[in-house]
Amino acid sequence: MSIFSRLRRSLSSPSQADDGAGAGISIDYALNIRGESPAKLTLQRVFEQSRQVVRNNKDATTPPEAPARPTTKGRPRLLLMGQRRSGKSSISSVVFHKLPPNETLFLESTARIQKDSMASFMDFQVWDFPGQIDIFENPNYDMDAIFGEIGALIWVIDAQDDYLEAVTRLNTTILHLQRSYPNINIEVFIHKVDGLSDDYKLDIQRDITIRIQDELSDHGFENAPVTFHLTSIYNHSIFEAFSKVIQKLIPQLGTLEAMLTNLCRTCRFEKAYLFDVLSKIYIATDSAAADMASYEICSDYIDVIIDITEVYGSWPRSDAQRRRIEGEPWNAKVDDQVACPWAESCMVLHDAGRPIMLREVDRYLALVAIMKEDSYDRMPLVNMNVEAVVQGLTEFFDITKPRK
Ligand SMILES: Nc1nc2c(ncn2[C@@H]2O[C@H](COP(=O)(O)OP(=O)(O)OP(=O)(O)O)[C@@H](O)[C@H]2O)c(=O)[nH]1
Repeated sequence: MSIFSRLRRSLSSPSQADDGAGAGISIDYALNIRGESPAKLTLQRVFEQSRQVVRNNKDATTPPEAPARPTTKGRPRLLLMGQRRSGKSSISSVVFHKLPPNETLFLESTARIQKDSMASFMDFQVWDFPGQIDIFENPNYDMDAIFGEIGALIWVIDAQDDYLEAVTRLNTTILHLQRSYPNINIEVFIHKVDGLSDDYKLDIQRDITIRIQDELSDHGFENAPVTFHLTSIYNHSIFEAFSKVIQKLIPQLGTLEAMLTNLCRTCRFEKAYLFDVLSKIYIATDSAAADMASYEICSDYIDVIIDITEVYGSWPRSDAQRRRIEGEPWNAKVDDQVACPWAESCMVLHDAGRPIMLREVDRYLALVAIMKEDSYDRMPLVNMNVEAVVQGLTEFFDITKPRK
């Protein structure tokens, strides 16, 4: 059963948790990734080294209350905080539960912390905090339990409302965290920017950035890990922002990017994305400049494939069909004729004549690439390279998965 047929089931029942261009280059590339390749050995070595460094730092220099880096163990946690009605639950519902954006109008206010476990390529958790509670004011909250395994704190600010109070609370939060949990990434979502002019969006972003940086430097924190994103649930910006947040939590992201960059060069792809299919967050892309349009089309393509799979289900071939495909002139087993035994799809875009291809990697991940105009003629070569990269990606996630 393909990932896409399993997907709708997992979406409808989110778990709640308590706690070069030539053939020669292509073939070399494929051979390098298969077997006990130097690439695999290097990745293993580099990964073990960095784990060792993290362990040593923790033992020797890190103060006791500082958390382990999220990449070392446990499930990274994304904490959604901000003022009431700023859009936290809407973000979580749209990105992780596929709620249509206009249905967020009917969401009720969150009364207690909502914890969602995401069975995804790296099993992270999303905690949605009620806007009205200030955890630093309330002694009942166990800070270590909240921030101990954290991946990132996402602070949502409603850009269509008066944001001064939100910025003041955010400043207080950052100062608390800088003192006790300095490793936590703070991601500020300047949210609901749909309907605002480009100039106005940038003005708001500049104003909020200055207010936060001024406050931080007044307290002696010059290099706090604070990043700003302009977001809205009514377009792809929220997925793009989450992609950036998640990418910071992936160990050895550079290796993944290098694999995709190599694939693009070898197969002459314009752009390649590795998607988490459930959320449509991209967890890595090649080194070419990212543009929203290519992300949007790849992400919409995933939706198309999901919808088609939903309507038609999986595609069991009858014996007669199988015999016909495997007979003359091919004389090969059908499994050897297709690059992938699960979902596989390729579509040619009419406007630019550029095919898009999609290939499953495992239960959660799919590789989606935009090809150049002439690349459709070389599909066998492309398939072979994609297969090699998929195998490399599988090994990557096997090596880097969290261990106790
Ligand atoms: N225009 C616009 N409205 C949004 C966006 N995101 C959320 N909203 C709306 O904002 C309102 C509040 O959203 P919620 O997700 O309930 O806000 P919350 O932060 O979870 O609120 P509390 O649970 O009270 O803390 C809803 O009516 C949403 O439809 C956005 O990107 N653009």
